[in-house]
Amino acid sequence: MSAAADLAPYDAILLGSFGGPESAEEVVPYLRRVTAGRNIPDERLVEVGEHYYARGGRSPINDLNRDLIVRLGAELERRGLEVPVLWGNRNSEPFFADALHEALGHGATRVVALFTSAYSCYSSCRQYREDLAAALEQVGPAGDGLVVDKVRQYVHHPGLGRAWARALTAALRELPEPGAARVLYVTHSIPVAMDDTSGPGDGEGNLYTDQHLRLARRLDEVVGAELGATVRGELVFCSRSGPPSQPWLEPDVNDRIEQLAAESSAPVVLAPIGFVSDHMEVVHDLDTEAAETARRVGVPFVRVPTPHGDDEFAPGLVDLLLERAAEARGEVVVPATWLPGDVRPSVCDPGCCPNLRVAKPALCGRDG
Ligand SMILES: CC1=C(CCC(=O)O)c2cc3nc(cc4[nH]c(cc5[nH]c(cc1n2)c(C)c5CCC(=O)O)c(CCC(=O)O)c4C)C(CCC(=O)O)=C3C
Ligand SMILES: [Fe+2]
Repeated sequence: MSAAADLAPYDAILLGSFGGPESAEEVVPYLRRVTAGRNIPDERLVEVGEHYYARGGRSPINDLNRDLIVRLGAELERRGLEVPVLWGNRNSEPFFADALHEALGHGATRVVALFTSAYSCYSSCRQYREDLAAALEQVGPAGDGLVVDKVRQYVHHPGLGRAWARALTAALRELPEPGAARVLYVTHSIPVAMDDTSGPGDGEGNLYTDQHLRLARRLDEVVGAELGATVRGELVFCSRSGPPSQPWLEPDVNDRIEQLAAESSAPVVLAPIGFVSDHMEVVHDLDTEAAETARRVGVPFVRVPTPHGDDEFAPGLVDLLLERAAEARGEVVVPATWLPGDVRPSVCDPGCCPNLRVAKPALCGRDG
């Protein structure tokens, strides 16, 4: 058997991401797509786009995805796997439909999708699956028979967990007193209602926060053991949006830094575990805003690098793709996991992480 057979039945990989603008002219059209269906006037979108305009309208996210494709390609080649890696975004070019057209151009019949978001909630999983369904619809008859599967949400994967452990250990080691630092694990805030309904749809909910808390506790343990110190980080949130009347997950990273500054002047160390790369939430909301908050209240501020640049991260994603392929072939798969238990299925449960606004068709799930 040739090594290339290991990704069978898949004949193309689709890296799916959020997307971002690359020029000032693209900002408002991009934000219109992100906020579609919510009737937000363009004047308001110009305000929302402020942090993009401050960088000439260019988000770092697309360049990071171009780089991730190079990293994935290199790892696939190293393993003798010859499968094209296509790229599609939810909110900017190339769109999911462009990637599906490209897949068809390669003669692909079965595509495996990998999203740049590792967690489970509507915004990080089902919304991608809905947009894939819409893209396949948009492709029309040419896409008849094209199957798109996805890998499981991979917060549990060792390639991600170990990258975080290495990065946090290294960041804490730089400090004169690693054990004294206050570790803040940061992720994207979401509406409380979205967290409450995240997960398999069995009424339990809160899978989004639960996944973060479990990764946080494991990192405390592993990094603490590595350093011979007690590490006990807390989970905080960034990038809240939406109306003030709607409750979102708290505490906000800036509020928490202010509170911690009132207790002591020990450094705060931010590990943005909710993100795989340094896109806008990281470079603006953390490196600019939260760093400014820390400076203002007089506490040293350290931001831990995201997994993107870690040499084990892209290879871990390739392991995940191989695992999905074995599953698709009907083999018995023992999922690689860094967090015992609760590995997410690669085919989503009916009603999981629901769209609380309108029900829409979604790919990669048991509910069609
Ligand atoms: C959970 C989650 C992730 C992580 C999972 C994943 O990675 O997908 C994520 C990622 C991202 N979010 C991003 C950008 C934006 N998110 C917005 C709005 C929202 N995000 C939400 C959640 C999430 N977002 C939610 C609940 C909203 C409210 C509106 C809605 O219900 O959708 C808005 C609208 C403006 C605003 O309301 O502020 C923008 C511009 C970018 C691109 C960054 C760049 O350009 O580098 C990325 C990677
Ligand atoms: Fe977002």
